[in-house]
This record gives sequence, C-alpha cells and structure tokens, in this order.
Amino acid sequence: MTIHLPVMNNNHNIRVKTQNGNTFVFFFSPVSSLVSHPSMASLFKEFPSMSTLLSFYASFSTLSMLVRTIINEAIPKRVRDFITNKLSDFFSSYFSSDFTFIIEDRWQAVQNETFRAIEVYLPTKVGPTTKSLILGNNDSNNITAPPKPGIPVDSKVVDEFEGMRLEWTLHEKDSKKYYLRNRRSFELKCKKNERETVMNKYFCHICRTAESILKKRETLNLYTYDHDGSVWESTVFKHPATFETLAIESELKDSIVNDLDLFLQRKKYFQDVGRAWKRGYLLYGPPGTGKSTLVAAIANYLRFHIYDLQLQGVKNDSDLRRILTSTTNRSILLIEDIDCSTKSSRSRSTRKISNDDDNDDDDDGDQRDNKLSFDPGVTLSGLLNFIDGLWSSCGDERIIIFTTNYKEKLDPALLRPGRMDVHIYMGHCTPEGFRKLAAAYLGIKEHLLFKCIEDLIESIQITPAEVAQQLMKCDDPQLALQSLMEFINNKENEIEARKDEEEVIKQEIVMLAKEDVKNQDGKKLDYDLENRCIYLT
Ligand SMILES: Nc1ncnc2c1ncn2[C@@H]1O[C@H](COP(=O)(O)OP(=O)(O)OP(=O)(O)O)[C@@H](O)[C@H]1O
Repeated sequence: MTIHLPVMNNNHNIRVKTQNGNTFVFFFSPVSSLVSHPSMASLFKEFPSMSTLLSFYASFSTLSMLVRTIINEAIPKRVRDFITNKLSDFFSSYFSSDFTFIIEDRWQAVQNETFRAIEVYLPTKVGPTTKSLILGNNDSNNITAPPKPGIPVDSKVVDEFEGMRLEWTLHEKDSKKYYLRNRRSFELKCKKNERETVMNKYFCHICRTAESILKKRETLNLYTYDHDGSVWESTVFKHPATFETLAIESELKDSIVNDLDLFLQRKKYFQDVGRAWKRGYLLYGPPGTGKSTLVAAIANYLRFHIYDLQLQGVKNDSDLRRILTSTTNRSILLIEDIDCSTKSSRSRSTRKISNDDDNDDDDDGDQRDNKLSFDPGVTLSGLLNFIDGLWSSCGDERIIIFTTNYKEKLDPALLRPGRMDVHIYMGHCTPEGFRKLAAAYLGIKEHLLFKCIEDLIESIQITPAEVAQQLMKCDDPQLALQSLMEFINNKENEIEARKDEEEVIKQEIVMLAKEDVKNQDGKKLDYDLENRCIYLT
C-alpha cells in the first residue's frame, strides 16, 4: 500500500512495520507529482483556479470591512455590545453544555459563608490537574512547620463528586480603590444536567466537610483589624492558658465552663426562642487579675479564633458594622478596656464629671447616645446594635467579650440585663488561686511555705499577675516562694505607709478648706483624695 503526501522535496520516505509483519511505505512527493496522479488530476480540474480564489477572497474581505464600518458608524457602541452579548448568550446557552456557579466573598452585605467553606475545602482537593498552589505558614512560633496550601488566583482545581467532574477557579477583581479590598469569587463549572445535584448535594457536602475541618483545626488565629488596609490580619494564636492553669476559684471556673458547654449545645434552643446564637461576657476587675488570660483560656477551650478589635480606630458605626460583619462564625470578638474604647460606652455620670457641657438629663442611654453620633468614632447605640439589636443576628456561634478595669464607668445601657449575658468579676489572688499558680509555674502541689503565704494573701490585695511575676523569678521553689513572701511583706508595708500619707494629706486639705467653709452655712464638706479635691455638697 502506498500513500502520497505532499512535501517540498521528494527524497524522503518512511517505512512502518506492523505487528503482523506488513510493511507500509510512506512516500513524500511534491505537489506536482500529486496533481499528475490521474484521479487527483480530474479532481483538481473541477476546483476554481488560484487567481479566482484570491479575487473572491479580496472582494469578500472588502465587503465585510465595508459592512463593519457601516455598522460601527450607524449603531452606537452600547447597542452593539448589547446585541453581541445577547447573541453570544443565545448561542452559548444553546450549544454549550456547561453551567457556571459564581460564589462571591460577600453576600448581601456580609461575609459569604459558602465562600469561606469553599476556601477551607478546596485546598484538600488539590490533585494532579492543579498546576499551581500558594503555600504559607503564619506560625511565627514554629517556622519549621509544613506550609499550608491555598488556591492561587486564576488557577484551576478539579474535584470529583458522585461521578461529576467539577472545575473550580478563584478569581480576583481589582477594587480600583486603594482603601477597599479586591473582591474575590469562586467559579464552579459543571455540566448543565448536573446543576441540581451540585446545588442540593455537592454544596452541602462542601459545607459539612469545611465545618469538620474547622472543628478539628489545630491552630487558632488571633486577628487584629488593619484600619489602613481595611482588613483583618491574622497571626497564629498560641497561648498556653487553660482553665486548669487559670488562677480562679474552682466554682467560678466550673460555672464558666458549664456556661460555654451549654452555649455550644444550644443551637436549636437559640433558634426556637428566636435569639441570635451569641453569648456576651463582661470581664471586669483590677489590672493583672487575668481577664486577658481568661479570654485565651476560653479560645483554647472552644477552639475559636479571636478577633481583637480596638474601637478607637473605628471611624463610625457603619465602619463598625462592616468590620464586624467580616468576622467569621465560631469566633470570639474581643473588645478590651471597653471603658476607654468609646466615649459613649462610658457612664454619663463619669462623663458629666469630666465634661461639664453634657447637660442631657434623659435617662435612656440609647437616646442620649444619639447626641454623640456626630462625634467621630463609634456610638453606644452602634455598639449595642451589634450586641442585641438587628445586627446581632448576623453570624452564628459567636462569643462577644468586653473587658474593663472600671465596670462602674460603663454606661448602664451596656450593663442592662440581656445585653452582656454573663458578668464575671476577676478579683485579687486567693489561696486557691495561689496554689494553681504554684502548680503551673513551679510544678509543686505542696510546700512548707504554702500555709504562711496563704495567710499573707488573705490579708492583702495582691493580683495573680504579681504572684506569677515572683514565682517566675527562680526555678527553685524554695527561693521563688521566699521571694513571693518578701514581695507581699514589702507591699503590706507600702500600703501602711500610703495610708498614713493619705491621712496626713486629708488633714491638710481639711485645714486649708476650713476657712472657705466657714462662709458656706449648711454645706457639707466632701473630699476626693485621689484627685485631691474638695466638694461642698
Ligand atoms: N487569674 C490568673 N491566672 C493565671 N495567670 C494570671 C492570672 N491573672 C494574671 N495572670 C498572669 O498575669 C499576666 C497578666 O494577666 P492579664 O493580662 O490576663 O491580666 P488582665 O486582667 O487582663 O490585665 P489588664 O486589665 O491590665 O489587661 C498574665 O500573663 C498571666 O500570666
């Protein structure tokens, strides 16, 4: 058998030997020899000549250019685009068998949880068809940890589910404004006839898988808000605090743990009673009593990420809404030192002392707050709206924690029942707290000096932070405990000396003021030692 193929020269041929012994020889011959073949020659005779073809092509292209120019001149561009889109939609819907789902990062003004689930799920589906990956490790405590994969923009990931081939691509759209984040979206391509199965089964499968991955997550993140970039920035959160190491009374510990357990189990209950699945904790007490440590212990216990928000940087209430709606479910929103965070969270009485021009006599914190809404920053009603207002229904399984050193400075509207569900007082160190700290820092459960230290601790106000600082000074328990005893004794002496000094100052102030009071019949003298002030009441 011989096959002629046209090539530029005729010096080549190829021999192909098949398994059953036949040999095929392929001759490469010039076009001239092909045309000279009798059967081909008759075929070529019926063909129009080359010059006819060229002249036909020339007139066709001239005509098409003419038509195009007329269309461009006569029909406005927008109308042309519209017609083109309609035509391409029409043809693609008739001739394409593909269907595309678009999942954007935000949905109806809040973070799109489906997008989040895909973000978690898809890196587990990276296979041989994936051409590129992004890798990273944000654990500064463990730089040798294996990097985690992420999906790069415009890269394809193919997944399979119930015999369907599902092709994913992540897209990113430039926001064109430096202060706004680029918008991201996942595109999923499947066959048209698989659309229903994808909607009803595949997406549920993704969400379930993502949920179980998130529940088992090994590392927790601590997010802080970058106001310049308008994004939450994360770092790996590794805090050793647990309820076991926390120096608090066992009763308090048990009540917090039970409350958290109950909260986690009560998804249905919250739905049934029509409340957002949220829990608010107000932690208050002197500095160094473990409020931040308790937050860390809660995060470790629940395996929830922490979103640490500094309210001072938030521009206004709508900025606050945007920031808070971009947090994820199963997380803790932490606002530390709430008394200093926003003008409006402070009690009106406190504001009155510090700011004479506040003449509002209305008792309702919310109404009063509206007066402050022109001030830059967050207003109390903006904040309250997120705790128990309409916006509180955004998101599930959220813990909101406020901490303060001065509960009395907070506006009563913030403390009203139903606002923060649990108020926890973190007090000074107790003997039981001291034993927990000794076990955690020195690894001992008993020591001869314990009894003496416990007596001292009961007689003086000392914070767990101060105790921990002394215990950390030395590895030798004996020396560490002695150092603690010395510290407590010194502190006791200091307190006594300060009391004496205060008494002297008080006497001095009274003496100085007596002359003025003489002329103010019927008025009582009241003094504020801390601010060195005298009031006539
Ligand atoms: N109850 C506690 N149990 C264990 N450690 C504690 C406790 N309280 C304080 N500490 C230790 O003291 C340090 C400071 O505590 P922490 O920051 O939690 O106090 P805080 O009440 O949040 O203080 P502030 O009000 O100043 O923010 C922590 O690093 C922790 O090691």
